[in-house]
Amino acid sequence: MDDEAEVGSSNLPLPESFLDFLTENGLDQSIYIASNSTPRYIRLKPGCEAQLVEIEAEVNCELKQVDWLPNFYYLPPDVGIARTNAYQQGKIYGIDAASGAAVLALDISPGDHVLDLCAAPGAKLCMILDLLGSSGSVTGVDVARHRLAASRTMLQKYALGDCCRLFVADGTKFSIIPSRVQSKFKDGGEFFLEVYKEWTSRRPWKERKRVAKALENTANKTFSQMQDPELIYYGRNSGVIGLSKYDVYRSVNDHEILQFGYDKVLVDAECTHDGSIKHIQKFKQWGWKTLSRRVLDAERTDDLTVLQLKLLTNGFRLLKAGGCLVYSTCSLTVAQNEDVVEQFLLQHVSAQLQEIEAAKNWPCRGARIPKTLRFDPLTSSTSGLFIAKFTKLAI
Ligand SMILES: C[S@@+](CC[C@H](N)C(=O)[O-])C[C@H]1O[C@@H](n2cnc3c(N)ncnc32)[C@H](O)[C@@H]1O
Repeated sequence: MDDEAEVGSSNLPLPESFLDFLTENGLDQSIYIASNSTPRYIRLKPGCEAQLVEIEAEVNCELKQVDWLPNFYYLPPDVGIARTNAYQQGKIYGIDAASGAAVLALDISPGDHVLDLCAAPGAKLCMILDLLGSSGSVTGVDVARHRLAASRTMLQKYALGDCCRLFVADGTKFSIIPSRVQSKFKDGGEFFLEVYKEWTSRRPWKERKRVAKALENTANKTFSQMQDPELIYYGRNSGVIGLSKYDVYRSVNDHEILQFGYDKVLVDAECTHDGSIKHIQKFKQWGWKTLSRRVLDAERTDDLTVLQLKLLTNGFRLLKAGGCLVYSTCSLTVAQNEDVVEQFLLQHVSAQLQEIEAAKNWPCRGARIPKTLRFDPLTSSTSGLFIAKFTKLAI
């Protein structure tokens, strides 16, 4: 039973509270008119090109190439992919084209050390890893353990985990740099000398037990602080194996980060998801009041903008000089996008907005701040997404 009247066309039933939210945020609801005809997008796993015809036969329709985004194809919106062999065998990913654009904006090069600060469930993480190939590393962070565990499952399904490590951690405080730097300080006692061996699915449980025991035996505060982010996965070439915990967790100062920080950082921040009608419509099954309470509530959205600014600030802190950071949200409100970017720029003289080179032929609009971009269903035939790209100056 539903708890709130739906308004709008019968093709796009939305609750009044959502339409009020759009009005309060100055968003024109006409951008959603095209939502029902927005195609479904898939990304083909690199190397599976020869199987395109087979995949088309399975989904029973033509896969049309997205001409502005390599490896992306689109299908009619009502075609499901979850039950296909192609999906289950890891030959295709379900990911919106606008999300693909956010990753492409990072301009990943082989050898890059990349931080994905809000990584779960992992669609962008997988794309970063596919673009990176076999060198460099990707560090995925998310505060929600169950969601990050789903990302780990994705890495395994798509055989992408080799260069990746995953930490359950608060992205506003996360402080671990890429494992390219070996520590000079190895004299921290038994705990510090123990090194990571090859990851197995049983390891986290064993480690937790060992850590609990160690905590019982020590009142060492630094140790307990260092345990804060939980490493729930690391691949063979993620740089973790052979390092001590002290090496992986050691804290560095901002000066060191300028040299040894990440080459690329993605902050795909938690948001109200109002750019994705598919996401909003999921709330129909739980009752529209749940949407008002959990997503649109004004107090919650105020908290969200604070969180977004903190995530952007910490992501930028972990970037090396000359590196670049992409901030994206699937909200279209100015408060969660341009306002956050403006506040951030006011507080960080070393941050400079960058033109997104790859975007010249993207079907998106410029946003209020020059060089930032907006995708929406009407303009782009994609889900809504805001993208801003920054570089860090060495000052
Ligand atoms: C928009 S989703 C990210 C989607 C993801 N990038 C992808 O492509 O699949 C936002 C994520 O931010 C995470 N999150 C929320 N607060 C966080 C925090 N303080 N630190 C790290 N992650 C956070 C949520 O758990 C959620 O998984």
